[in-house]
Amino acid sequence: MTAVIEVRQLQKRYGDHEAVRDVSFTVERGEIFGIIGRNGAGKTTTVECIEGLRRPDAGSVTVLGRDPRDPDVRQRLGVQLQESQLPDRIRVDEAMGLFASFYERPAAPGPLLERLGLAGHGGRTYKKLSGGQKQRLSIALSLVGSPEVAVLDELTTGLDPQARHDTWRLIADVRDSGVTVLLVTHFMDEAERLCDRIAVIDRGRTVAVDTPQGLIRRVPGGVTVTFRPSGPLDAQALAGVPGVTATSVEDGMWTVQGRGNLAHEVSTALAALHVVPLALNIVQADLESAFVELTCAP
Ligand SMILES: Nc1ncnc2c1ncn2[C@@H]1O[C@H](COP(=O)(O)OP(=O)(O)OP(=O)(O)O)[C@@H](O)[C@H]1O
Repeated sequence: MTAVIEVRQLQKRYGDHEAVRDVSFTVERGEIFGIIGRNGAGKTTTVECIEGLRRPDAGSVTVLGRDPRDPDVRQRLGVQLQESQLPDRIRVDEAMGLFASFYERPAAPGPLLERLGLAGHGGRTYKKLSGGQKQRLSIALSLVGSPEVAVLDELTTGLDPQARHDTWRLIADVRDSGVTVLLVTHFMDEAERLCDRIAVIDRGRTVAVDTPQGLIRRVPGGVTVTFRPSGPLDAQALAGVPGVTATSVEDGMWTVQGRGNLAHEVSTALAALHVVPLALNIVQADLESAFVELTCAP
């Protein structure tokens, strides 16, 4: 795969405040790459450097191999506007036409609006759109220049569960159509479901870059396996099994905690001992637990 965005040891300060201290990650072509972090972690500042809106104090940022302020990059990068950035009275087709006029190779607005479920709404003013329609319009506007890379910020804020799921499907379709997506989100379920890889930013630093499952596997005790052995099992039987961090037994029910591919490792170890795990149950941590684990307490 080819790097579409490269951020290397990025630093950015506002006066005395170090908003970004050391952020590095590489976004590959064709992936949905998420940036997650607490409020004030430095996500927006990082993304603004990628969009060419801010100049790094130190470190480097390239988009499609070039400086983000290069006019060619601006033609190939789509950015989602925040809700408040469109005037109430602008009509959907006017907004699409206006944004299309900024680009050399704009997409045809009709099919794009149709793809985003806005067909037939071209004559509506922005103010009259529902929250979900506004959000979909902002996505349509980010795609109207036929970009190779789309930067989406707080994609599903304020949407109902159905609209959120529809939006996720839509973004996965956008990725599948060949657009690389950089997604900034506060929602762990969104990042876990949608992103191919994620950078976790904490207090201006990247603390991890991995797939959602890779981040989850880092949680110590992130997987809990419970079972009742079919036959006698020595209390130390699973102590040396890879990934196991703790075991306990209560009323004949075993609880094994650990990380990684724990269920497989435990099953293999039990099979070697000719023990069958009855009433087997596996509970896995989610991205939220991984996030809490990876980021410091305030
Ligand atoms: N223009 C600015 N002037 C001064 N400080 C700023 C400015 N923009 C952001 N900051 C500060 O820099 C830090 C990082 O802000 P940033 O907006 O990049 O974080 P964020 O992770 O996007 O936060 P949020 O999730 O709340 O949007 C915060 O402490 C913020 O208050």
